[in-house]
Amino acid sequence: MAAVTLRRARCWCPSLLQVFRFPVAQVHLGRPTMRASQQDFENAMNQVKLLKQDPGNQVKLKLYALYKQATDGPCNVPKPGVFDLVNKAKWEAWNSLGNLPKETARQNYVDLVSSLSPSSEASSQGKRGADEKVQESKDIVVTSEDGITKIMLNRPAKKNALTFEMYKEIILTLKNASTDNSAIAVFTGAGDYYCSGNDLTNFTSAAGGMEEAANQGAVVLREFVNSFIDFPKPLVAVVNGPAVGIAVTLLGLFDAVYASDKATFHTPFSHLGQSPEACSSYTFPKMMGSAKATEMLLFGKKLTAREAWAQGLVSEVFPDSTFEKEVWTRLRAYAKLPPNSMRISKELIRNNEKEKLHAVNAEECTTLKARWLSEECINAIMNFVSRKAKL
Ligand SMILES: CCCCCCCCCCC/C=C/C(=O)SCCNC(=O)CCNC(=O)[C@H](O)C(C)(C)COP(=O)(O)OP(=O)(O)OC[C@H]1O[C@@H](n2cnc3c(N)ncnc32)[C@H](O)[C@@H]1OP(=O)(O)O
Repeated sequence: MAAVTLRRARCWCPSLLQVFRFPVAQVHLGRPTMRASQQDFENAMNQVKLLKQDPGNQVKLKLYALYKQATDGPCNVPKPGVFDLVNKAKWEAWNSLGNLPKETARQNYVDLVSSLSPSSEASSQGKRGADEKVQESKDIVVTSEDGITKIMLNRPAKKNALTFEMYKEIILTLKNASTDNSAIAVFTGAGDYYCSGNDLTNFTSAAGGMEEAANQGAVVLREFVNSFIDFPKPLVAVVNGPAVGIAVTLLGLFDAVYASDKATFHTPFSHLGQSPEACSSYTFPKMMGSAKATEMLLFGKKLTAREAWAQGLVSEVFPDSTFEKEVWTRLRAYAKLPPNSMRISKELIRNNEKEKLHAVNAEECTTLKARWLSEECINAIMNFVSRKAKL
């Protein structure tokens, strides 16, 4: 796959764009704040020439597409031949804008260029390190480097337990990662835990009481799990330590799971008066057989990393001493593979199950909503929350 190169020309007007690489990214453009004038548009074109840093292939394609849409309107030329990579990429970028009005395309062009200018760059991202922060909240840190979008659960003091906000942030993060210019996405945890599952205080701290919390929880959980079912790129879990509850069940929706040998896998749903989620009531029996799945999902048997590997939940186990180095070296190599092929191959695999997985997810969320209001669950959560008070 040839690389995209932009001729170092005086003017980056689209006709000089030499575009060689896929995929065409949909750079997320904010809603136009106002109508850009023709003068603004021309100023933006000149501003592009002054950019010190190459904005990257995807942005260059987007600039080309918006320029053509703003000047010529919707794509009005025949699609180039399959081997004419340069013009085919440019055609696809332009054609992907559909009937976007000229004025909107002009405004988007101006917005995009202004977001690239040194002043906005300085203000919005500060010094761009190699490990570029793409989105950062307190508890989820998303970085993008070497074609990998890394999503790190960053709440080590609470064993990376998932708050209500974190569920919503992860939904957004996966949405963004599905169209960014990374080739793969990776989940991992900060600190000694991968993730201790749902934050059990989510329910006790909910403002509207348990009933409202259960309703909200079921809606968020269903959307959360669907975002994993529908994620179009290779999704990899780097399980750096113990995983509990939904952190374990979600692994059935990942494309690869690499575990440190100090990781453990625990799904104490019955202990908590709850029931399986993240499609595990379907993926676990399918993956490991119903007997092994029952031991985990009903009886809460905690697995070592090796046991999880033997049962098909983990792709490979690494010595903890070399885990991070070995896994990230491998992932950087994988991220260099042709992204479209990986995406299309994953689509072929996932499409066989997608409808079933959505149905299972819906059923599990309905069941869980009732479980959360059960005496068994409420007692279990209260026991957890008050356990240290009893010490
Ligand atoms: C409005 C409603 C919103 C709902 C949102 C959607 C709902 C989706 C629900 C999807 C269904 C998911 C189910 C699950 O994930 S079930 C599994 C839940 N997790 C657990 O049961 C684990 C509970 N934690 C523990 O058992 C232990 O903490 C653990 C074994 C993980 C570690 O023990 P250790 O002794 O090593 O450390 P501590 O217990 O002292 O933990 C350190 C501090 O972290 C807090 N902690 C850890 N895990 C959780 C957790 N899951 N929820 C809340 N808090 C957690 C722990 O309390 C300590 O805090 P303090 O230092 O403040 O005491």
